[in-house]
Amino acid sequence: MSCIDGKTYVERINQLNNDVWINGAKITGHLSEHPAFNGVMKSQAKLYDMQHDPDYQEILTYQSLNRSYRIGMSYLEPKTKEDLVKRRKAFQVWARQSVGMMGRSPDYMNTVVMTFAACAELFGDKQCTENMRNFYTYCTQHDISLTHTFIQPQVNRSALYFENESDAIAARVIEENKDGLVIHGARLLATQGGMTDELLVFPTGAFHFDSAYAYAFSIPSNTTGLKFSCRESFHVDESGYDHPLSSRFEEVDTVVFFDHVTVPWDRVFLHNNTDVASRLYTDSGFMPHQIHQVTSRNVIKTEFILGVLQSMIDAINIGEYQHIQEKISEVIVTLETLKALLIASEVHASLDQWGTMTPDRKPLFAAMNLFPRIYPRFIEIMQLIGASGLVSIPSDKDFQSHIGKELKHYLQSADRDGYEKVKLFRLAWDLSMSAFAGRQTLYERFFFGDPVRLASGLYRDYDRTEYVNWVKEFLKRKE
Ligand SMILES: Cc1cc2nc3c(=O)[nH]c(=O)nc-3n(C[C@H](O)[C@H](O)[C@H](O)COP(=O)(O)OP(=O)(O)OC[C@H]3O[C@@H](n4cnc5c(N)ncnc54)[C@H](O)[C@@H]3O)c2cc1C
Repeated sequence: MSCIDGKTYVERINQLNNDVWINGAKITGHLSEHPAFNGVMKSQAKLYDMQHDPDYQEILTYQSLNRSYRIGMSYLEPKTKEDLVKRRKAFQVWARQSVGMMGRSPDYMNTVVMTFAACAELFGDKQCTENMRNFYTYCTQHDISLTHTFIQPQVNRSALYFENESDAIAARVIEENKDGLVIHGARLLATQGGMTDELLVFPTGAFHFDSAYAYAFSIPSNTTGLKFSCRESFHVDESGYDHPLSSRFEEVDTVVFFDHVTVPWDRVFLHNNTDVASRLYTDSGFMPHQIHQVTSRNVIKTEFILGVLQSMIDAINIGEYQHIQEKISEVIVTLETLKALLIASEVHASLDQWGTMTPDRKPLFAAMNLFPRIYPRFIEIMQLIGASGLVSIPSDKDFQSHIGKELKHYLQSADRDGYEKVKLFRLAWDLSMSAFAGRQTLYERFFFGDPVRLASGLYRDYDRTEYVNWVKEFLKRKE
């Protein structure tokens, strides 16, 4: 048992034979060979391979306590600030491999499991606490890949809406028996659904009112009754020239159906406890540790976007124009802000009530409120800089055809021939215009929650007492 390589990951997923549906049919045969999954599964496999690469092994993994096997660094429960730095470096090595495009590289979910295991006592019940800890050990020992679903179907978001119990839509506990909890209904939105070993389910939403929704568990992705319904895939083909990003990093999003799914008791982390469910995200290190991982990736993604933008500017030689310089300075300011917030969160980290070294929430919450707003602006800047270049993008096949010579000549830019110019602008198109690009923008806007409610969270939690008192003192000043 040790951290896995890519081959083990792919074989394990293929053997699970998960119930995955796309374009009106169930996927039969190996998932890794299906066009919707093969590109991203290769990329995920590459990440696992890097754990065994001598150049990266020390950054990406650490020794188990008894030194008998190595564990992925994102499973490390940080006890010191140095541990946080180690975690950030590992996040960024993986993020660099996917140029920041894989929001669900395994470190995202490994971090979730690590944080909830670190505060396992929060789950209240002794058995649940033990289950959470055992699950963490299982994940670290087998390097388990996970997806998750934390939200309920988008039926009716009115604060006054309550679902009709007799006709479940949002997955709820419908029975407790000697084998475990029986879950029926649907949940959103498992990115990478079907291509991971396990599905982790945690509560949000209606649990405040109804204990049937106050559950948390993890089950193998091939559990009987569990289905993943994929959206249309944005993976068009495998050409790295035509679709440099979607051919590699298209992480399908899935709706998850639970058809009388039994969750065995030893996999139940929470049930029938609305009090704990409502405190899970505030009293645990979930938010700061997740945002630490996410911001580490966002720094890399921003660096890549800046690199693409500057390459476009150099290609068509527009760097002399002031508005271009201003646009690039916007990206630079964001990049440096994100980096500074990330480092500040580590410098001001402290041990939380569970003894885990936890990055400072304040700079991370600022980063989490900034990025969903600024990312669409990056995409707008790319369109404003690229202009017609983003649609003058014949395919590789066109270049290999009898008009290839003309294309190479007529589509040349100030610094490169037509083939190389189009290669760069196809990358920019896949970042800013393609279906993959549109989904990336939606992802950055929403994946960590509704930005409106994230901002409300910041308003609620950010302590301003000191500043208000200062103003009071000032108003009392006589001179
Ligand atoms: C590409 C993508 C990938 C994702 N991957 C995952 C995943 O892997 N796992 C997972 O669990 N989730 C995932 N999500 C879901 C993500 O967490 C949600 O999109 C996010 O929490 C917002 O919820 P919602 O989509 O249901 O939006 P809704 O809550 O339905 O919001 C729709 C609109 O209504 C407004 N609104 C609704 N309720 C309120 C309210 N109470 N107050 C104010 N305004 C309100 C919102 O501001 C928004 O404008 C993903 C989302 C996307 C887009």
